[in-house]
Amino acid sequence: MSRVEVVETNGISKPAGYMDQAKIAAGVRLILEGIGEDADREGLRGTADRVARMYAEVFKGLYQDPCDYLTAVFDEDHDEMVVVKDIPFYSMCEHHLLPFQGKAHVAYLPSGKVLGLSKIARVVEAFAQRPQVQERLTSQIADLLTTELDALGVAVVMEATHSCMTMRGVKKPGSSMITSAMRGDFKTNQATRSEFMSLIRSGSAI
Ligand SMILES: Nc1nc2c(ncn2[C@@H]2O[C@H](COP(=O)(O)OP(=O)(O)OP(=O)(O)O)[C@@H](O)[C@H]2O)c(=O)[nH]1
Ligand SMILES: [Zn+2]
Repeated sequence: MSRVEVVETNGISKPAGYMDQAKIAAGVRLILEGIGEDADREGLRGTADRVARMYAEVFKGLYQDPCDYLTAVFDEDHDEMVVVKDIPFYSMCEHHLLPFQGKAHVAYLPSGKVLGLSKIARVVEAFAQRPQVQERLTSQIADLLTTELDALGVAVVMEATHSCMTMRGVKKPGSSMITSAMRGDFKTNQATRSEFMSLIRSGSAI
């Protein structure tokens, strides 16, 4: 992944920081007209621009390079599992542009390097704030941490509810999706994987 200037997302390269809010606003106007609304009536007058600002916010991960958050890496002898669980995240389903939201649980087995705690949550956020499917989101986090930390193993489990399944379509409120991505020891060693799963299932230890 590029660290400067050009961000590549799902095979598309764009200059960093580029977001055409005028185009988004024009699109929102068309949607309002398409549903038979008057985009210029008082209540909707600012909506196109407001939605454009909102999309710039919820998709800002398209212009973030998650590698930039992996600068706070410290040399440490600690070689046992590090788990960060219950990281809340919001993302947007790329099929319907509706939110899906839930919690991410991330673990890694350090090999001499540990990462600043908050940076794991920042990586989750940078990948989440893009048009996504949950499986790819889960893998992207696991693959980046595996590569950048030289970790002996990385595990990511994400559980989320998808608005496209709850508020429309099949309409199944209460349903959730769980995805996992296991790399290194977490994939090959059943005991490591079980330890991680029991840690994320357990209640608070403090
Ligand atoms: N695997 C996966 N599927 C997703 C995700 N988000 C949404 N989907 C699914 O993407 C599919 C898109 O299917 P389509 O048949 O093209 O869309 P649709 O006609 O709106 O389908 P329904 O949702 O069944 O009404 C749906 O089954 C969604 O549930 C995701 O993160 N992962
Ligand atoms: Zn969807």
